[in-house]
Amino acid sequence: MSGMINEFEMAQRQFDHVASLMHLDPQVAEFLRWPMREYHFRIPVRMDDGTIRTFQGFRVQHNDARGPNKGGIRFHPAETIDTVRALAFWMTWKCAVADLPLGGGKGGVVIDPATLSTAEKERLCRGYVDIMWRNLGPRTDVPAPDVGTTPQMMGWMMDEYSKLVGQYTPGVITGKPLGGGGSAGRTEATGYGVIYTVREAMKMLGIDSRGTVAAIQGFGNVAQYAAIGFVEMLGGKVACVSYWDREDRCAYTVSKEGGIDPHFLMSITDQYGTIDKNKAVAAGYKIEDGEAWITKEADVLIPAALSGTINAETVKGVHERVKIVAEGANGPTTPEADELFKARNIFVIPDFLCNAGGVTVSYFESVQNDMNYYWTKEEVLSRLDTKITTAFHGVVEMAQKQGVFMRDAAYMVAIDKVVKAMQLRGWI
Ligand SMILES: NC(=O)C1=CN([C@@H]2O[C@H](COP(=O)(O)OP(=O)(O)OC[C@H]3O[C@@H](n4cnc5c(N)ncnc54)[C@H](OP(=O)(O)O)[C@@H]3O)[C@@H](O)[C@H]2O)C=CC1
Ligand SMILES: O=C(O)CCC(=O)C(=O)O
Repeated sequence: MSGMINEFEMAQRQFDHVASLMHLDPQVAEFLRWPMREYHFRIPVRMDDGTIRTFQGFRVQHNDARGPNKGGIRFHPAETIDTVRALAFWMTWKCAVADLPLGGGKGGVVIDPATLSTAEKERLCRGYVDIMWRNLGPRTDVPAPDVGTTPQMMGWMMDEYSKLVGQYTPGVITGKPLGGGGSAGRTEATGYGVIYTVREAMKMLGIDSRGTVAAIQGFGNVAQYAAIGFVEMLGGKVACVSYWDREDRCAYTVSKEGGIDPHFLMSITDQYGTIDKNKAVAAGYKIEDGEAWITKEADVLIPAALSGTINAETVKGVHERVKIVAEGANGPTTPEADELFKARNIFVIPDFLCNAGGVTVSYFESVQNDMNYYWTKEEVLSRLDTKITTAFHGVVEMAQKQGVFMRDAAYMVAIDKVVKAMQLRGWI
């Protein structure tokens, strides 16, 4: 989705490198480097003006050895089958590293949701399910929100599925609205999960989090709660966030001397993540170009927008003060940029570990749906913290044992678990 890299090729390069370090059987590696199943389909939608528009949809099921496929559905104009393949692939490793009994899946529709009315969005969501429902289900494949999709959309999809199968089936989809089968804490889960991993990394590196500075790319769901968590849980300061401005069709970085106030910026951000820059300037914020975030004098960089944004070019601007990169987004760092982080001894918390908080609470949501009994937000977040902290230390242990970079160690932990499940099921 960066337009410059092919995310799936990048994901396969990461995997091939680790498969060779692990001396993974080449026949097993060949199976794992491709999705088990993928669906390409066209969704006809009646628009408000009476015309019919056809949308391209995808669902990729990468590997379900450990349990039902799990992963979000994106609505984005730059979606391609290769972004969806890469994201499904990373979901397999994400669920394994977090020790969730789930496999990896991802979906997408090539559309900018901001160009649709509410009724058109609802018809598109229902249309997606009308085509895919035979291949979805609580024990088959469980979607969730991702870039461009919302809890309300998950609610419509769950309703459509329930009508088609003839019974209320909340566990077919997660990230649903509260009161509509959703779990407390799902909105905060990914961003807070990012911060739990940063907290553990700081403890390990002997950094006192109070007074540290973060620079964040993006101001969508993940970035917003990562910013709140960095300030409220760690006592740090967020120097800036960046966002995509729909009107100007470019990204901007928004900063403030003394640190941004995430709650204030959220109050002037629309539902698609565009900050009202006039209101920001009036409140004393500075607006710079979209890449300025990466050059800020910060201890922690949190890319939380799209993939491929830390690449061979942009990585050159990373400030010498940076000690930790916490990948809130999926696939934000290209292999070339990874090499520079290794050379500079920057501690990278890899995406499928760092942002596993979302799918972890999604898993809790499906457990609650099955029980038809719901936990409090405190209970959900405390269970989330335990899961993410345990996963983080499992990866650190592997990195130390094997003498490898955190990303490679995370793959090793995850590949071991998936291969074991495939062996236990007699697939290999
Ligand atoms: N939500 C979740 O639970 C999880 C999300 N993730 C990943 O985290 C990342 C962010 O997801 P999420 O917060 O949910 O998505 P959102 O859609 O809520 O936010 C992403 C935001 O980034 C904006 N954006 C796009 N390009 C740029 C850019 N160059 N600079 C700054 N901002 C930009 C998008 O604008 P526009 O929409 O106009 O393109 C959008 O507003 C994605 O990689 C996603 O896959 C990972 C795990 C779970
Ligand atoms: O909540 C989920 O099931 C999946 C979230 C997701 O798509 C992701 O972690 O990238």
